[in-house]
Amino acid sequence: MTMPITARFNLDYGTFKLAVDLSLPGSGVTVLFGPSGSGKTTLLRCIAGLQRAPQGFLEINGTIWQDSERGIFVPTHKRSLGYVFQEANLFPHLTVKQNLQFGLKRIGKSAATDLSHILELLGIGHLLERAPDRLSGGERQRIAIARALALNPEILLMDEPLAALDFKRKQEILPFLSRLHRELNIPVLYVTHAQQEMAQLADYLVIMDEGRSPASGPLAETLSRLDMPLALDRNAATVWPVTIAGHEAEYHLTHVTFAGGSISLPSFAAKIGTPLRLQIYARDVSITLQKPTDTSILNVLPAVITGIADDERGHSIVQLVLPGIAGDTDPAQQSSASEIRQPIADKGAGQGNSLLAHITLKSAKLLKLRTGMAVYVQIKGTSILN
Ligand SMILES: Nc1ncnc2c1ncn2[C@@H]1O[C@H](COP(=O)(O)OP(=O)(O)OP(=O)(O)O)[C@@H](O)[C@H]1O
Repeated sequence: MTMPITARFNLDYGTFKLAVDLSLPGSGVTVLFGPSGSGKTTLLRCIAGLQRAPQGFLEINGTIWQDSERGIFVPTHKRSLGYVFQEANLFPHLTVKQNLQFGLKRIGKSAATDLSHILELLGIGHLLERAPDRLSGGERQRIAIARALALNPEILLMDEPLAALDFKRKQEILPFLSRLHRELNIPVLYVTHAQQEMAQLADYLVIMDEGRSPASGPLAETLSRLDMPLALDRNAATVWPVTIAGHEAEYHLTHVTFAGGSISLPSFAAKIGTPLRLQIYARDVSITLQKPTDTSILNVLPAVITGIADDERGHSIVQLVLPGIAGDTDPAQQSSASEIRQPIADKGAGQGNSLLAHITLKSAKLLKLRTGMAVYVQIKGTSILN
C-alpha cells in the first residue's frame, strides 16, 4: 500500500486534549515520538478504534475507518490492523504455535495460512512447540509481533513494544524489527519515547507534544529542524541511509555511500551492498570555510548552510545540507578516502542529506557563518545503528 494515511482527531479528556491533523506515508515505519503524556498512545488507540475521538477522520489504504461528520466509525474488530502492546499477552496454557493459530481462527482464516515467511523474518521457527513461560521477554515479544502479522493486516500498530525489555533484550530484538520493517509492505506506526529506537527504526517521524504534533516529516529532515528541541539537544544527531561500498583492510576502514557521496568508518563487517543507517552526532561535526588540506579527519565534505540557531549557553546549532555530488560515487575509484567531489551547483537545500553541527557561538561569529554559505564539514565520528 502506498496511499497516504489521513488521521485527524480531536478529543478532550479535561486535563488533556488531543488535536492532530496528519498525513502519513502509506509505507515504511512512522515513529510517534514524544515525552510521556504527550498523547502517543491515545493517538494510536484512536487509529485502532480502541478510543473513539468525538471529532475524527481516518482513512487508511483508501478505506474510511472514521468520519464523525458522516457518522462513520468502523469498530476495531472490523479494521484490518495488527496491534502490538508493551506486554506480549500470550495465552500461557497454549504453545507458541497455538497462540499464533488462535488469532487466525478468531477471524475465520485457515490455521494452515502460510506463516513460514513471518516465522523466518522473526527468527522464531524453532520456538513453535514451546510454552510462553519458557521464552525470554524478547522471544515473547517476537511471537506477539508474529501473531499480529499472521492476520495479514493492512497496518501494524506498535505501542512501545520494547519498553518492558532490559537493554540486552532490546538489542536482541531491534535487528529483527529493522529487518521486518524493511521487508513488510504495510505501513507501521511505532510509538516510543526512546531516541535510539526512533533513530534506528523511523523512516518518517511524528513529534508529539501535549496532544499536538508540532512537526512531522522524513526522519533526517525532521531531526534537523531548528525549531524543534531535538536539534538543540546535547545528543542531537541526524541519520542517513547508507550502503556498504568497500573495505580497506590495511587501514581497518569501511567505506559507505549515501545519496551523492561517500565516507569512511572504522571497519564494519558487512557485505558490499548492505544497507545501513548511519548516525552522525551534531557534536562530531565541525565547519571550515576552506577545504582543509592538513587534517587528520578523513571525512571532509562540501555542504551548504541552511539555517543557524543560537542557544543561551554559547552554542550555535548549524543546519546544513550536503548537495548532490557529481560523478561516480564508488570509493574504490577514489584516490583517497577523503577525496572531495564537486557539488552540483544547481542542487538546492533540502534535496541532499541534512546534517547538524553544534559549534561555539564564538566560532560561528568568527567564521561569519550565515544561511546560504558554502562551507566544508569535517565529520569526526559516526555510529552504525543496525
Ligand atoms: N481514558 C483516559 N481518560 C482521561 N485521561 C486519559 C485517558 N487516557 C489517557 N489519558 C491522559 O492523556 C494523556 C496522554 O496519555 P498517553 O498515554 O496518550 O500519552 P503517551 O505519550 O503515550 O505517554 P507514555 O509515553 O507515558 O505512554 C495523559 O495525561 C494521560 O493521563
